[in-house]
Amino acid sequence: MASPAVKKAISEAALQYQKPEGKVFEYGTAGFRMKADLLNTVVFAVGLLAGLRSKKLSGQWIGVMVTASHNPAEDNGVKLVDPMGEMLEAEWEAYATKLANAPLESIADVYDELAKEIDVKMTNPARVVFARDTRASGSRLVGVLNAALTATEVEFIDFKYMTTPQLHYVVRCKNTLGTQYEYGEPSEKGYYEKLAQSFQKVMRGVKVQGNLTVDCANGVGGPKLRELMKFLSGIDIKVVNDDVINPDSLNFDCGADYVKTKQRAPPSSKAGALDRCASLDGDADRLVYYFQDESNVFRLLDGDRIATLAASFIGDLARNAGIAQKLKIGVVQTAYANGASTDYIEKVLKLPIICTNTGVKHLHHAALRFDVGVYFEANGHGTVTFSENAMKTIKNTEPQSPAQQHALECLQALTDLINQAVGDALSDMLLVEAILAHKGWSPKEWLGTYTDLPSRLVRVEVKDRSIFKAYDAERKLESPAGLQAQIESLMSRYNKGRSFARASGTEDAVRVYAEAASRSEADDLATRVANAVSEAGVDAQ
Ligand SMILES: CC(=O)N[C@H]1[C@@H](OP(=O)(O)O)O[C@H](CO)[C@@H](O)[C@@H]1O
Ligand SMILES: [Mg+2]
Repeated sequence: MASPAVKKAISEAALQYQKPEGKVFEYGTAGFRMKADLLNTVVFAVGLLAGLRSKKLSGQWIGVMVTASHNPAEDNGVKLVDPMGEMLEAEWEAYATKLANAPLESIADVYDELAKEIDVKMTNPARVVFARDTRASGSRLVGVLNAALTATEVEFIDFKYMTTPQLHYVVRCKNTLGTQYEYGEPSEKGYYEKLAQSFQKVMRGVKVQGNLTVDCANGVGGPKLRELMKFLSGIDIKVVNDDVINPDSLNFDCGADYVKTKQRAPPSSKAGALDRCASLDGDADRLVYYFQDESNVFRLLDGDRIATLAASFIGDLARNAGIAQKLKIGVVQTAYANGASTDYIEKVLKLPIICTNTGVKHLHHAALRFDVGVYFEANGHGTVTFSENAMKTIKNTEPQSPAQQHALECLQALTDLINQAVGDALSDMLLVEAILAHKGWSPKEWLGTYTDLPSRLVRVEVKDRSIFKAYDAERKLESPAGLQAQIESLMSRYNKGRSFARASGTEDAVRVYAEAASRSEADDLATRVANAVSEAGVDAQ
């Protein structure tokens, strides 16, 4: 039970805020996310829950990140980070939703009841670290968080501005400090040093060709990449779109989401033909690459491409290190992965694939079933996980030749270069640069590994998206009745046609994806399925 003093402090602190009328909050795929002026009471509730989560886990550090990633500048959001740097455990999402919707007058009681329901030992210590992206509303929201943590007597550290993956890194470091799983020094400097040192090791004997232009979405990734560059050597990075002074420039006409959804470079891009370019999103957990080919055609290298590149490289290294038999390497994708990438992984790389629901927590979870789990969403969010068996095998194998030793050392360094806690654009970028250097590839050779099927993503607004219920890793619909059969009949009319529809977890819409052998077929299929979805949405009323 919470002490009367704490309950009183919660009630008093809560009364400074006002709940937006008639708004129901839900902890979704990416935590809570909405217009920033609606978020005060939500952030307050998240602060209360962060303390409870830490107490429940005997005082382990819990993270709170204030960000709305690739959303427009006027939005903001908040999400919780679990002790090993993973997303919040699914069961707790419901508790977050409950607290966020509690009336302010009774929030202290709801907090107390929740503590009892979850069976939290209230005398345990509670520890929280938090950070925010560069949004103007961030400082106000961090003030609210501070008030909730202070009222509940939680020990906390404010890391100010950080990328989302940096906060995940710090959480994992804090909780593994002094154990055999020690992840690194829990500070921003520790993060840069770890990346820079491991990059140098992975790059032994090879050189990065040419330079890389990085579009930072005018978000927190800009200043953080500049900081990282002070620790790096052997790589020439041109930073663009790193304006964090003008608040409206965030994610505006730039960034990974813009490039992936519009399938074009930011209009401000001055890159020439075959120049290597990359874009981060607003909180630097997504990364896509691209270039203009000799005919000035835009070429995208998205999350599927990063996954195939990483899986092929790690597979080669494992073979060269003589440990391929001991490591189960696999790739995790969602239904949005281009069919050509799935084919390439199965037929050329000959690796197993798991397809999961959308949302990185699902992919991350599935990746842990492999010794080396490579997971990426097509939009560029992903990483590689290494099991305990993989870590031990890489560390303890006695090399029988210099080539084997080199492969083992490279693998060892990769386990440090890759942010295993969560998808991290800065870490993924160094990974891609290192692999291209090892393979001696320009983005053109990378693109040449397979040919993407033309695809189209359409957003359909319907009256009630909750009637669209998906199964089979969201590749099929069980309701509304008859719609799946309709989609399948449409698909069968196109060469290599594949299409599915699912309710978005972050927006009030249904997303339709279609791919086919040619651009016109993919577009046509997408339009027809979108129409069918739209009609089914109307019929159901
Ligand atoms: C097609 C697509 O890109 N969907 C995105 C989007 O989810 P939806 O549930 O589709 O709205 O936002 C998620 C959170 O950022 C991200 O994980 C996911 O990949
Ligand atoms: Mg993001």
